[in-house]
Amino acid sequence: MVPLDFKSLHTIPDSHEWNKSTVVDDPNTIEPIPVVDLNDPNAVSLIRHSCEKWGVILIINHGVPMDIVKELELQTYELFSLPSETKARALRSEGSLFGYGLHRVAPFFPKLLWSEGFTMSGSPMEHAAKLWPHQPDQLTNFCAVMEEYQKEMKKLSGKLMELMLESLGLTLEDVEWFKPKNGTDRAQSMLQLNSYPTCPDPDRAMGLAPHTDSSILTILHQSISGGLQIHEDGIGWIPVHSVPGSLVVNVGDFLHILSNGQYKSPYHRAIVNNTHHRISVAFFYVPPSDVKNGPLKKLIDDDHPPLYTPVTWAEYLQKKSYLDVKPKQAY
Ligand SMILES: C=C1C[C@]23C[C@H]1CC[C@H]2[C@@]12CCC[C@@](C)(C(=O)O1)[C@H]2[C@@H]3C(=O)O
Ligand SMILES: O=C(O)CCC(=O)C(=O)O
Ligand SMILES: [Fe+2]
Repeated sequence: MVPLDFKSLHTIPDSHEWNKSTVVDDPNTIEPIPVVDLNDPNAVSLIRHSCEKWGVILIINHGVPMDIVKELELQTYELFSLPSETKARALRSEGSLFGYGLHRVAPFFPKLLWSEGFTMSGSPMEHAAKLWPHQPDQLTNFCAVMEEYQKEMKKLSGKLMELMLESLGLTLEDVEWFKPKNGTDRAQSMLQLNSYPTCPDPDRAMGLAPHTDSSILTILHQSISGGLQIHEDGIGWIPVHSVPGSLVVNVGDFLHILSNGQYKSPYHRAIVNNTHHRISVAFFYVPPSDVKNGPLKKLIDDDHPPLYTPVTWAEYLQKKSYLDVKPKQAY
């Protein structure tokens, strides 16, 4: 299924109309999400506190050059500003994770989403070539920027993984598949470009439906702050406002599993607005497809029995129902 040509719509079609009460929420307590300076010696304890409480941190001094982030934003807008027929040429084929299209969560919900996405892992050339068949410079630029940003994200996710493990009292050595084989760790990664076009009636549309990420951790850049929300029991939907230059980092289902439930994999969603076309870019740091991951051994003892049976990423993704609110045992 192809995403709608949102630009041509002045009202919300029935297919995309969510209940206002489902979309709008007025939380009465809002505690700001902690900002962690990665150069601060207290970073580790702040990370631990926030990952237990929210499953989300904002990071600054992350070492990613801002001009690369700006380029990433420009190229993402270039892609989503293309005519619908052009984007449809790069449609994700069935069974594949990569290319242009609806979000993977979409089929789990009765109503469609006010968004479109483009997923890649490494070079996006295969699908991008279908978007710009006659503009070699644009094609080269797009691919170069996407690859450069992913290189930065890989560096940063290694650093974050180390800090996250340290905050659990562990090291990279405690993750069996992390040990460098042939000079690299065996983690996988995916880059997801998200587009949320301006919406004529934002209270009745959903940008990205509530979900948890199937990653170890996710690093998110948002073009405009406001849109991302996390759900807290007893409070409701809480906006995650980023500060200029910061990136949002959230715990994914696999860090929740590795930490034996100690770190929260936050249930989150993105809402839309009627003034700006918002984009976001999520980098998913993912375990190898074929290695079973369960709670890390050092976190298990008589008082802390394992809450999860080891599962591979491929098995997990296949069984995951995005309607299960908490990351659950898939079977
Ligand atoms: C590496 C991943 C993570 C995926 C599946 C696969 C490729 C695309 C990812 C997303 C990206 C957008 C949100 C999400 C919920 C979706 O709809 O597709 C993600 C999903 C997940 O985190 O489960
Ligand atoms: O756009 C956002 O703020 C959220 C994106 C997201 O949750 C995702 O890509 O998994
Ligand atoms: Fe997400």
